[in-house]
Amino acid sequence: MNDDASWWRRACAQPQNEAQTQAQARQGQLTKPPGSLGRLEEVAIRLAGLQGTPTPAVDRVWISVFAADHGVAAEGVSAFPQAVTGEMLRNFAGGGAAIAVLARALGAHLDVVDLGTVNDPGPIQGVRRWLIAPCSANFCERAAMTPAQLQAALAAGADSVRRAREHGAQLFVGGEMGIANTTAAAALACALLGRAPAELAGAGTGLDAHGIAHKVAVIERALALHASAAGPGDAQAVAAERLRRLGGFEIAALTGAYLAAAQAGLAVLVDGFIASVAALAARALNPGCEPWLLYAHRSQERGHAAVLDALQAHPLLDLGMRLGEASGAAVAVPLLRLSCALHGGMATFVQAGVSTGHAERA
Ligand SMILES: Cc1cc2ncn([C@H]3O[C@H](COP(=O)(O)O)[C@@H](O)[C@H]3O)c2cc1C
Ligand SMILES: O=C(O)c1cccnc1
Repeated sequence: MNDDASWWRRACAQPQNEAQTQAQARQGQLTKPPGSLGRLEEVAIRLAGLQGTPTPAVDRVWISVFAADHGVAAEGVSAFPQAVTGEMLRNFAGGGAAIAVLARALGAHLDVVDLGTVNDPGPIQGVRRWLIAPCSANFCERAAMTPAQLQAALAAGADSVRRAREHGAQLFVGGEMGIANTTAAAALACALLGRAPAELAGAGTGLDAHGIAHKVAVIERALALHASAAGPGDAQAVAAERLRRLGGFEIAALTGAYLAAAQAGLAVLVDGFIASVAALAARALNPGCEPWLLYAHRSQERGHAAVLDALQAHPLLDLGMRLGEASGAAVAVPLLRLSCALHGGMATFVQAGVSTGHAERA
């Protein structure tokens, strides 16, 4: 599967309009003023189209967390040492990481994928090894990935989606772990959106104003180095080249996962800043994936609001979170479940013998 190098260009599935229309009609018949459940109505209707059923559900949730190290960490752009990426792998598998706790609380399947870390902890039970290299290259000096590494990272994401589907997942959630990846995500978003680094670079794990100014300067250098090297080809090829030069293994794996999910017709819930930049890349690589991406939350990372605006995304939550790992998406899963429970479980006006409003009679 996905042997050819441009599998990600293949057509995405189409949401089922009929199921969505039926769900919309059902919402109008439930015992409440029309629209009174706000965004919860919208979510259930949207999921109906994506799952091809008038009564959607998100009981089976699959969470893939992709971990990888970044060469640009050498520029001193994170408040934490690079060793943390490898150390966190054990914490994911051991159940102590935030996403491990959340996955347990949700009864979700947690899939941890090690794409390569400098501080390699070796094989760990519960961590799948899809080793590409210990680290991406420092994109202030050269492209972050070779073409083969980009392919391997995209394929890692597609492979997780294949497993999610075998598992019968109704929702795919992607997360990331990689020290310095807010720098990579900001650089990639700048290149894709034509924005200035000062607009999109933020504190990440906790840089102060001086640290953020340095991070901005690092991204400016990287953008200058890669500006004239967009590569040949159409808009999709240019976007893929930007991802290769400025992304990282876990960002590309998320991009590959979103595209494979959209091709397979599996709904996706997008997490925070880094995941949203991967979604931006996915949409640039194959715009047909857009209907399959739902947005969970607005992270506190400085650039997230601008990236969400560019995606025309209206995330469900704004809790001041800034962790990544898929944590913001996991926190939004109960809302999706409740919206489906209301949609499927509420009585209609006819069933409950409740009078409809004047608007319905007119
Ligand atoms: C202990 C720890 C756990 C984390 N889990 C996610 N991140 C988050 O922080 C990192 C990005 O921030 P920056 O670009 O500033 O390095 C990523 O690994 C992201 O997933 C973590 C960071 C730390 C320190
Ligand atoms: O929003 C995120 O995904 C995020 C923000 C800061 C650090 N790590 C992740």
